[in-house]
Amino acid sequence: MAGFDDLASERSKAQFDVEEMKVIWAGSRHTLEVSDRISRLVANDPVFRKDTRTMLSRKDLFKNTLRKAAHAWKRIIELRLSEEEAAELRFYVDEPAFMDLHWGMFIPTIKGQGTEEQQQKWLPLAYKMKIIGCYAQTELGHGSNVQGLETTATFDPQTDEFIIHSPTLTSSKWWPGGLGKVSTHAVVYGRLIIDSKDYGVNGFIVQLRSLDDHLPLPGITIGDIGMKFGSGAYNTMDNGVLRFDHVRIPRDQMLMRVSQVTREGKLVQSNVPWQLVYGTMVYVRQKIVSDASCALSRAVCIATRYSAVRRQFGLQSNGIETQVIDYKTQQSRLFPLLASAYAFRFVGEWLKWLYMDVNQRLQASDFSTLPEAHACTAGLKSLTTSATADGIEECRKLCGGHGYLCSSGLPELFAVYIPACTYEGDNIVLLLQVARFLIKTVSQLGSGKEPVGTTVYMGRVEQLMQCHCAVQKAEDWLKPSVILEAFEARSMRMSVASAQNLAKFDNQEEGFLELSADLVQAAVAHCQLIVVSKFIEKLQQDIPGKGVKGQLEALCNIYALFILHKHLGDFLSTGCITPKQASLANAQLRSLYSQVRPNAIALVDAFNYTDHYLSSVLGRYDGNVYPKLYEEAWKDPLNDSVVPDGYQEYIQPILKQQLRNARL
Ligand SMILES: CCCCCCCC/C=C\CCCCC/C=C/C(=O)SCCNC(=O)CCNC(=O)[C@H](O)C(C)(C)COP(=O)(O)OP(=O)(O)OC[C@H]1O[C@@H](n2cnc3c(N)ncnc32)[C@H](O)[C@@H]1OP(=O)(O)O
Ligand SMILES: Cc1cc2nc3c(=O)[nH]c(=O)nc-3n(C[C@H](O)[C@H](O)[C@H](O)COP(=O)(O)OP(=O)(O)OC[C@H]3O[C@@H](n4cnc5c(N)ncnc54)[C@H](O)[C@@H]3O)c2cc1C
Repeated sequence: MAGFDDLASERSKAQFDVEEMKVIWAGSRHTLEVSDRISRLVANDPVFRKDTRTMLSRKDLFKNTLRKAAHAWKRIIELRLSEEEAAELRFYVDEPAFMDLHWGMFIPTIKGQGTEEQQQKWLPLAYKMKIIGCYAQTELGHGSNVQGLETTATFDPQTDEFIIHSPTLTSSKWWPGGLGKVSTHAVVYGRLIIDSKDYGVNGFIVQLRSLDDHLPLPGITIGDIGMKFGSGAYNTMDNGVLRFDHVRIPRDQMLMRVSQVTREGKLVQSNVPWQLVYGTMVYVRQKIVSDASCALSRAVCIATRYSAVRRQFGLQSNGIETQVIDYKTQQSRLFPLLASAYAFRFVGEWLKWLYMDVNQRLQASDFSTLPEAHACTAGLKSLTTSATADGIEECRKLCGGHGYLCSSGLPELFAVYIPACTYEGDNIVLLLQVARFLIKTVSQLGSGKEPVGTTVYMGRVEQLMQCHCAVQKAEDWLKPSVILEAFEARSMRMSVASAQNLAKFDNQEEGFLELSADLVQAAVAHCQLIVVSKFIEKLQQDIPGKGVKGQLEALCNIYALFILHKHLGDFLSTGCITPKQASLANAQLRSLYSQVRPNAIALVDAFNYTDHYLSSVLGRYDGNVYPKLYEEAWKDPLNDSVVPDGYQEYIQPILKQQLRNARL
């Protein structure tokens, strides 16, 4: 039968060791073992079923999410899961919920911005879930501009308390996940006011609801902000609104790692940079980059499997039609996304390392790498989430009409994923941060301050401003040194051009605003260079398993040449490559697609996703698409009755011409 045979035959064609590729994708044998075991545990538990999600009303959907969250917590306790296993379990439950914010932002904020004493007091309560917390930063009037927040935290020396207040409508907290209906506590960001002086934004732990009856505490107005994009999707989350009317909290509930307020009302600064108040965002942005590879690979797995099952046109000699995956247009849209999923996986792995390294340095009071960590997390978060959101939508189109059905899994994935381009920093705002960092780095060239980390290539400014690409034949594009030089030269030249244009302005801030669209492009070029170079670095490691390294090399080249093709204007206008070299790159890309084609199914099998996690009829492991699509359709509540509700009221009068007669 179509599907079963197609995917089995595809699997038999694979030219590499899929089990070893699974290890590479997971990061280690240990991680593979944990994710494999936990994903199956979730898949086999009926409470974690996902198939009715899009049919439920908001209230039922939300209650169902609460039920799953409680069950997940119960299983975590019963099975004595480690922190790593518990995080995997929440991941595979695959339903945005208050738990994400409690574990993903509230706890990390206390760890990163609380003193030892504060950590000792609050963390045990949070770890045992005796309190549930969220991250309340964004307000109705300000999200991107954190320094523009209006909530105030005024120190009252009489009582040794802060008074938390929302002075305006626009100062209402607006968006925090988990806030609307569940959280008992929040880290609230507000302006620290002492003796009428404004000391800028800081974090404060505030209790919101009673631990006895869950009612809001006096002075607190709280609720959900309403339905969001898509059915099901992110509506499992209670994004909330919150207003304070002179709510008092003890002084020791200001997070005091960065600065402290003494009993006398004096502000004392620590030796740590004030930007640590933004630290949780760096942590979460880093997580979001890893998560991008999961979301994109999930969509790509569905589209690839379905492309091998789906046949259209072109009767072959055996009388069957062509698998759509064999069309070159399908390959040129699908395989770059497959390559991007792998590229984002490896850059995410590297970013995790960078984040851990920065953290260790911070503990030892070495703050030197913080600006680079901020630029990398901001830039890569922006690059990977934008590409993933676009990629999921492309996968939907790659699946033709059936991709538009909820049972394909793609509409819900898209609806859940797209806010990633906005939350944790709007992607354009974040790229402008990267641009500032690049302009600063360029302006310091020649000053004796050597660029470090991901900007080290800028130290070779003279060479990169003049070099000529050495490609003469298509295969030359397979050399990592050639690719790297083209990407470095493009990024260098775009940053230098932006810096030179900026220098023409008397007022730098005005110039930055005027040139911001170009600056964003320079930032994108730098971030794409990071992704390409980290993929190349990955290939320099020992990679065991028959044929695994060869497949990864092909994917790395596809990613790089696809980006080159997509941004050809940049490469040509900066003189990094010639039109002839561009056409050779295109020819090489076509040849790489042919190389990947027989391995495509095995390359998505290597993600090791269960059918439960994919939740897609089109992406089923067994390829049994058509019978299951047919079966799924009959489950729709509209099909509960043969004649629909409303027939007698609305359809019958039309058919019987009662309405027309009434008008005549
Ligand atoms: C929760 C789940 C965790 C797990 C995740 C798993 C995967 C995800 C899946 C699902 C979960 C989804 C959960 C979504 C939850 C969403 C939460 C949120 O959205 S929280 C709110 C986030 N808000 C923002 O991101 C706001 C963006 N704005 C800013 O960050 C800042 O306002 C700014 C744009 C950076 C501007 O800052 P500022 O006004 O201070 O001015 P600048 O002059 O630009 O900066 C001053 C200097 O500070 C440096 N800087 C800025 N930011 C940082 C930083 N974070 N770290 C270090 N340094 C920083 C900047 O470079 C300037 O330096 P100098 O030039 O002066 O040297
Ligand atoms: C699903 C979801 C979950 C969220 N969860 C949380 C949470 O748990 N806690 C929390 O505190 N917040 C949360 N947020 C809020 C989120 O962090 C903000 O929405 C985000 O930071 C963007 O800010 P904004 O909404 O103010 O966008 P705006 O800044 O108003 O953006 C609007 C437009 O203006 C542009 N723009 C803004 N500034 C500039 C500039 N300087 N230069 C050029 N263009 C600019 C942007 O690019 C965008 O196109 C969540 C948001 C969503 C959607």
